[in-house]
Amino acid sequence: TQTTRPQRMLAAVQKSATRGDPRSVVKAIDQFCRQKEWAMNVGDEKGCILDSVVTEVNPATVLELGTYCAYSTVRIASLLPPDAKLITLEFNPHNAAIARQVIAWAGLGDKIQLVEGPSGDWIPKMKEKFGIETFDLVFLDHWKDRYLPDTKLMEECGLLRKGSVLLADNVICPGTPDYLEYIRNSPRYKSQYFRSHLEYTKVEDGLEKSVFLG
Ligand SMILES: CCCNc1ncnc2c1ncn2[C@@H]1O[C@H](/C=C/CNC(=O)c2cc(-c3ccc(F)cc3)cc(O)c2O)[C@@H](O)[C@H]1O
Ligand SMILES: [Mg+2]
Repeated sequence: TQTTRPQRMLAAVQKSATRGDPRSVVKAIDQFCRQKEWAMNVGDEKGCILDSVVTEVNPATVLELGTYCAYSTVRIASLLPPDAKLITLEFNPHNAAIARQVIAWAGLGDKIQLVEGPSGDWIPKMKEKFGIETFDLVFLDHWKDRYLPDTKLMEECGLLRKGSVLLADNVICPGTPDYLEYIRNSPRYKSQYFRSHLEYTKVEDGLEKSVFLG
């Protein structure tokens, strides 16, 4: 029977990456996507920008919206301080199942909590279910028309504090026009665009980094 792309990506990780070595997992996925099949991971070029923001913020709490196959999940978690926690939301059960195995292969199970379900249901439950007061860093990489509603929901739920950083993938391609318009014109955020390329291509894309001002 036919395998899925996430299944083939996991097979590439299990074939080429070293168990317990997160950066080798990242490298194996990038190699698979460059040499075999394109996939919608943030990728190695935008991944370097992601790395620099994670290192700068040095977050104790991270929320990722849209796990997919956990490429960015593993990339972020590999840079976190010892007691930091990353919660990643994924509502497609098949993708979640693959992502769990990628996270396990990287040996990051104690830093990463993958929660299965839609962001809209889980964002309001972060405090009661996970004891999270606020997030130091949020990585938005799920359906592009959900960036804005989920950002407003995080504001309403008090999950952002003065200095919290939102980092949004794909603000050019596929694009998140309503989110960009809101975040760049809101007096409550200080935004910065990091120009790059769509993963594994020469097409323009970029990350928008926005600091919540409280
Ligand atoms: C209820 C929907 C909103 N809430 C959600 N809550 C939890 N998980 C959610 C989710 N939305 C989507 N997801 C999951 O995130 C993932 C979706 C990511 C969407 N990403 C893209 O569409 C995307 C697409 C491209 C892309 C760019 C150019 C192109 F020609 C084709 C594709 C590039 C990217 O970097 C992308 O991130 C899936 O695993 C999905 O199941
Ligand atoms: Mg993306």
